[in-house]
Amino acid sequence: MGQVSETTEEAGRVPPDPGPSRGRGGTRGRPRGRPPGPAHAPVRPSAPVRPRGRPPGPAPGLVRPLTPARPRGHPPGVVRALSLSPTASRGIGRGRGRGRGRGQEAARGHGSVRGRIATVIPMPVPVPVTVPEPLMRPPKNQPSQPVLDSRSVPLVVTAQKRNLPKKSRQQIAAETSGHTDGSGIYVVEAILNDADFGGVHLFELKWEGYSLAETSWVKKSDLDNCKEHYKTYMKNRPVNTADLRKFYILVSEAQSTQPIVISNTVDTVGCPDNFTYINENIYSENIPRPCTPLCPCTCTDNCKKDCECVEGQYYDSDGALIADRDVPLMECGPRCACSEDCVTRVIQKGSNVNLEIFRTQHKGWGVRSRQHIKKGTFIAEYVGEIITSEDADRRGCDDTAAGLTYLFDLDMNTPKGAISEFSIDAKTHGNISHFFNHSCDPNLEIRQAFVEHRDPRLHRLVFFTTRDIEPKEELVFDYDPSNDGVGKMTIRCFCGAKKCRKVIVF
Ligand SMILES: C[S@@+](CC[C@H](N)C(=O)[O-])C[C@H]1O[C@@H](n2cnc3c(N)ncnc32)[C@H](O)[C@@H]1O
Repeated sequence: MGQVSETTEEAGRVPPDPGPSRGRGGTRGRPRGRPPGPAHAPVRPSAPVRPRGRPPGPAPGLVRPLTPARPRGHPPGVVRALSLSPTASRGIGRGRGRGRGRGQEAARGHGSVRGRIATVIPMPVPVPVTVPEPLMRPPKNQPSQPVLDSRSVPLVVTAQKRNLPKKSRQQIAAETSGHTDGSGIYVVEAILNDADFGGVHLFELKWEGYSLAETSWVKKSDLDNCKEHYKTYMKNRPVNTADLRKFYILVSEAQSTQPIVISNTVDTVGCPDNFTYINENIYSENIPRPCTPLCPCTCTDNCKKDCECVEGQYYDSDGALIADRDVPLMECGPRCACSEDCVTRVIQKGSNVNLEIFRTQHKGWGVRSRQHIKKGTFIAEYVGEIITSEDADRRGCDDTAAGLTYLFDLDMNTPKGAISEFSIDAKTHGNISHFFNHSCDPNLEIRQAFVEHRDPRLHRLVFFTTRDIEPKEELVFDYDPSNDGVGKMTIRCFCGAKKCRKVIVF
């Protein structure tokens, strides 16, 4: 039904250190190449040819941060808190009441420092890599100019041509050694690795004359003078095909309707750990069964008119959503007299849209369409574990602090300001909707629906397209539809919409 898609080659690649596994308990989304580890002070170079006083500098044009460190606030690559909220609701992660406070405070800390991600992140742990033949990098349109870092150590950007003769290299070494705080020439030898650090994609640089314990992680925008290295690296970039295949199997074995493709042409991240693909909600042990069973209809016209189960017409003859935004979608159930062709039965049949889980540049995994989709088409249900509000508080507290919550409150019928009784947690159990990203200009909307019962506290959450969708278009919804700015955690938004609000407030 589906397939694994990857476009990069394996030959000649630089094998990454497998690093720790990517379980959701704090490591999800962590770059597979190597564990970023805690922030470290720079490792002082000890080789005699090395400029003393500091580790290798950044790529030309970079200004080193005061305390070189990996991005602060989030463990690299974690997927941050998401307490999804329905259309007319309070918004992500809000109003959860007790138990939230501590996590939110912590999370706020995370959010606030996120914008100050250090450009250069020294990684003191050596990586077993094969370093290609060193290339000298000619900075384009950039004369040699000193770039001052926070310690006022001038770094001279080399204007040397590629493949410098040996003498020149020795000369450089001679010039750069023995200066404690004088100028030094820092040359990128190779790009070793790349990975997503909590939404920021970074590349690991090996500096000429410096060890593998002294690499730096920089943004793509800092590689402007490194185009040859970049091209070489991208051509040979490692792809963990086996891990992608594992991801594909995880999805396709459980997925019963749509064909799903998995692709990653961005980084080396593969199958999420500790994630089970499910098609239906799982009720936690302490969740009561719905208390208002559906009274089955006796319709013989497939519910075209006056069906007791429904309160209006929700779908057109093609099954496209036409009901107003605040209308709950009540479908006929298993005990109804109508047939499979009943006009109310849309969600329960599932979706057959051809979708792809793909790796985005800055948002981790996302979902895009592989076909044209018409406006009003049912795409997926948000499924996970149904848990109590108290459990959601507990999980939200822990997870929000770690930036890992996938909670969606079932509050579409809860009075404004009140807390819903139940939530859906899709962190470890979910379906394709687990991977839907946020956009300030969404093409999906979320509705409440009922099939087997009518218990307003346990409504189902279902996604429909709000406009026609082109092939390759990402499917996204608004995590904060009320956009009231109320929330405790903020992350930078990479939705790329013209009217992007720049931040996602949870
Ligand atoms: C429900 S998950 C979506 C799937 C996720 N991308 C993944 O890889 O599993 C929500 C997380 O995705 C990321 N994300 C989603 N939309 C984003 C956006 N517009 N900008 C930045 N990050 C986004 C954030 O890290 C957020 O916490």
